[in-house]
Amino acid sequence: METAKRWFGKFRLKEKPKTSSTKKEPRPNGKEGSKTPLNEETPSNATKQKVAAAKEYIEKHYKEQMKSLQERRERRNMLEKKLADAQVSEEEQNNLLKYLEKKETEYMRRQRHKMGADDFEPLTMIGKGAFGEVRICREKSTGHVYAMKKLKKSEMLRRGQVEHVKAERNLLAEVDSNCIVKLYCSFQDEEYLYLIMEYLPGGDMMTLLMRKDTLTEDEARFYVGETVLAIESIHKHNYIHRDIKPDNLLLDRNGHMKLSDFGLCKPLDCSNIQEKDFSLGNSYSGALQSNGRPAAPKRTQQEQLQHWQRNRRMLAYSTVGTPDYIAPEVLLKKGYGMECDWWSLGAIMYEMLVGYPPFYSDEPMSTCRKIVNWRIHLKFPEEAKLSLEAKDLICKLLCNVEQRLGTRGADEIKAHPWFKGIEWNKLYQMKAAFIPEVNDELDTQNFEKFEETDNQVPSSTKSGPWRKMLPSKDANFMGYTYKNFEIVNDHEVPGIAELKKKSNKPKRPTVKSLFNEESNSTSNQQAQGSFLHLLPPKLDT
Ligand SMILES: Nc1ncnc2c1ncn2[C@@H]1O[C@H](COP(=O)(O)OP(=O)(O)OP(=O)(O)O)[C@@H](O)[C@H]1O
Repeated sequence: METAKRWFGKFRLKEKPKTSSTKKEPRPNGKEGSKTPLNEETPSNATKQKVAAAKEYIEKHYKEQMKSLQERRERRNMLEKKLADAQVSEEEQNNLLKYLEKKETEYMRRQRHKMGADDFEPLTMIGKGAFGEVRICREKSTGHVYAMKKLKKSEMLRRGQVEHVKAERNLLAEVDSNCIVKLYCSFQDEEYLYLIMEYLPGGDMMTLLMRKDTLTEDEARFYVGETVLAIESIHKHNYIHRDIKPDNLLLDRNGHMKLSDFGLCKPLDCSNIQEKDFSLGNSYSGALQSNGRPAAPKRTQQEQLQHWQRNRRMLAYSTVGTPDYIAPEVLLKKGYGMECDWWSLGAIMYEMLVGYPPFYSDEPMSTCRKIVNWRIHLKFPEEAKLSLEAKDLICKLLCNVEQRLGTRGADEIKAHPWFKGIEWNKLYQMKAAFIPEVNDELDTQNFEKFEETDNQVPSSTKSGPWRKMLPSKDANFMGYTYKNFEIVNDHEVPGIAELKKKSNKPKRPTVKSLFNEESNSTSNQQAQGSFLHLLPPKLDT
């Protein structure tokens, strides 16, 4: 209750000074006034907003407290179940349970610590978007390396992206999957929102595609397959990405792919274009565009590829982004569902095999027109040698929503003949199509180099102990703060070294089967030689 009072304090309504006018005066007819004038009883809009914000804050906080208790219980149950199945000695069981409790205590301590940008040392910039930047950073207290995404609040507000940014934080916190970039924590200060994520040093698919020009069908099958699993995992949680593109497909140290950048989609505003405009001949093989300009000359596959590559990065960093992978129903703002992500998959698959996306044009607006008019613009260049199955799958993804594969679930796509023989549940354990070169934890060779300008380096004026007193939260971004259990690392848990030693006995064969089936080879290796791998690997959901 005390805490509730404190929260209410944050949103305390301004009390009106009592004036004689608020007193109930007898009415002229002698009856006591039963009604006060409307403007004295009805709270102002600002007050209503504050009340609503306070309500949202309190409800969210309680919900999170309950969720966190529930998760703690689940972690304990999961461990107990695993221990029971593993036939581990009683002493070992006790050690592991003690370990979990210690980790929980450390996690709770971490929860109480208000995190801020000055808990991290900012290092090399690895990405730049319309709303901010991404750079690797080192947590000062632990030395761990993460990727820090920093988004400018004012820019998010100006572009009406507040709901999107909340959706991104919610999805990352909620969906716990191998195919989704892991979020460790999120916080804010008065100017920025921050997401602290796992650093995926393999670079992004855009960079890989620019280096390789085209992929073989086997290589493409691996990445398209992993993208299918990633899309499926977010759809299972009822999220739609809407903006899946190679820049948002990141590669981990082993070359496996993870989906990132949720919610910050920037569809081109095509609302001023009528559907009839799209039906006018404006292809570069046609005579004139609808805007009267001469159509671009017809290019060979090689010429088109070079043209695309010259423009690609510029498009990626432009404020509107590239529309090349956006589904027609999203562009037309007709109302759309999860199927739009399967369209994007089709466009990415086309690019992997042909070298550039299917509706690429010199002007983004012209690309939009081609997408909406896909029936006449979807063509495979003669020079590109695609198997019949590959063409068939692309055509079944780049089509009307009703006919689109995936509309009735990811299994429809998985069952397509192009994927014949793929072992879906082993894909993330397989050797990747390309293993990125990564020399150490700070290696950024798989990313483009970004020039640092003075205002890009995070300022230290907002750091220091006094930052806790700054008004870091505002109603627009309430509830943004989050911490994942996995932010707690073994060596931070007091007394863990001793417990580890105790449970560092040689592994019994029975225990082997208890490795978390989903975890990748790296985490398996880390767990070798101890029973610690029995601990719940994931915190949330
Ligand atoms: N966790 C990560 N690990 C490694 N690189 C990352 C990570 N997150 C982002 N990046 C890099 O930063 C780039 C931009 O990231 P992201 O797309 O999330 O930012 P954004 O500001 O939302 O960009 P956009 O304008 O595309 O929406 C990515 O293409 C990728 O190269």
